[in-house]
Amino acid sequence: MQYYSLQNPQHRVSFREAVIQGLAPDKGLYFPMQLPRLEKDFIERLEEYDPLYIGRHVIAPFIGDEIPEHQLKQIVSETLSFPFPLREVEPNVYALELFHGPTLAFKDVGARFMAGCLGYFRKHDPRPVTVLVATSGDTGGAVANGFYNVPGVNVVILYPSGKVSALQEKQLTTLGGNITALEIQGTFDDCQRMVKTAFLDQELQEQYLLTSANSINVARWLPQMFYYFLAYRKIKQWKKDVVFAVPSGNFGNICAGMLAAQMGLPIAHFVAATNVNDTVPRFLQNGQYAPNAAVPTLSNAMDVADPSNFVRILQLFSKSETALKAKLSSYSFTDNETVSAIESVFAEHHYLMEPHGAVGYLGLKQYLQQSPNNVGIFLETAHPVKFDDTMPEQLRSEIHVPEKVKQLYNREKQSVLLPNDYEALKSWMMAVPAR
Ligand SMILES: N[C@@H](CCOP(=O)(O)O)C(=O)O
Repeated sequence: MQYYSLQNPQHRVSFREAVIQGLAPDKGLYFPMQLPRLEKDFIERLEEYDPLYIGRHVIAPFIGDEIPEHQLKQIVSETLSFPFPLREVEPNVYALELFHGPTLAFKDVGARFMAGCLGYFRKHDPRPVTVLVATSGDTGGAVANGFYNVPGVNVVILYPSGKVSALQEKQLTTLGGNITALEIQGTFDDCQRMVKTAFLDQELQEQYLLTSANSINVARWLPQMFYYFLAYRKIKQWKKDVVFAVPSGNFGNICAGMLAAQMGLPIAHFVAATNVNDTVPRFLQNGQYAPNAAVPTLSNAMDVADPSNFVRILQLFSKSETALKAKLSSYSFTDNETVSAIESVFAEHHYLMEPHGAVGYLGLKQYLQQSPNNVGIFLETAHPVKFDDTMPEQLRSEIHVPEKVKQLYNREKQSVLLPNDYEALKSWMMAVPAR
């Protein structure tokens, strides 16, 4: 499989190069040259297969022979080493819980998969690689955990100061070792812009071998397909058309689901649910892609105004807005609506959602009003404990606190405060010995 830059289709690289570079030299996202079509028989017999086999089978065409089979087997089994339960919340509405991994968010899957691939590719190369990553909350912790102590890899995480939850901050600032956290006085979009600028900086490139661990990197983006296949495996016997509602920030997760559908997974429709950072819902209404400045919300990991992966979604539909709208609806919700949903779902169904999942739930309910014969799954992307400082007060005592979280509270934050200025990032990076 080769990958091309969405800025320049003539620029093509292998999977290995796409993973190591993260972003094309022209700042374009990499996209697969072909979209593999899975055998009908594989989809029809999905429930008979083991989840690890499914993971390997769906990712293999994107890797070809660049990672040997036994190695891929190990990477996938380290990636899918925790459960992905599907819970009925109310009739026809299910939550797919993606937060049972080490950092309690769906990002663990992509981060572990990418760490495995990069670890393999770097094994016989003496030059250390530096992973530059921007986070609005969950990616940072997952990448820190996934790459902690991976030989030959250093990680620099940029996060917006004061805009992530207390627990998210602990997850990304307390490991030390090969993980460094930079606290940027700006928004997630600023952090992401600084990271993307660094990839184009010749001077930095001479000192560092840089890559990205955001979903702009194909090894972070592609394994997010796994959720949809694993969920479908459980629901195959349902006789209704299935809709997935995905709480969306940088749009990597939903984009991977849409890719799974194009590979043959029978998903009737997707709902991209956002908070008031609503660039995509507005685009689907008026055809104008016009990001506003990002606004802080309770669902902070989705405080993204300019989602990187939307260009990949457009590409999946050959840039046809009509084809895209037939498959994707998108709605935005306020914090008040989010809190009301958390409260009412707990009161009526005794299921505790956190703010991101609640936005997904609201999106699903809105879509089901116009399409009542469908059955819907919303993705619960993080554990409520990650937002224990912003969850409705009367529900905080209902949050189960996992053992691994208790240990984190006592660890000390280590971060470097930097202004929202690319030159500040560059000076900091040039001043430290090559990482
Ligand atoms: N929601 C993210 C923002 C970055 O998304 P990514 O999937 O591209 O890493 C976060 O939690 O940091």
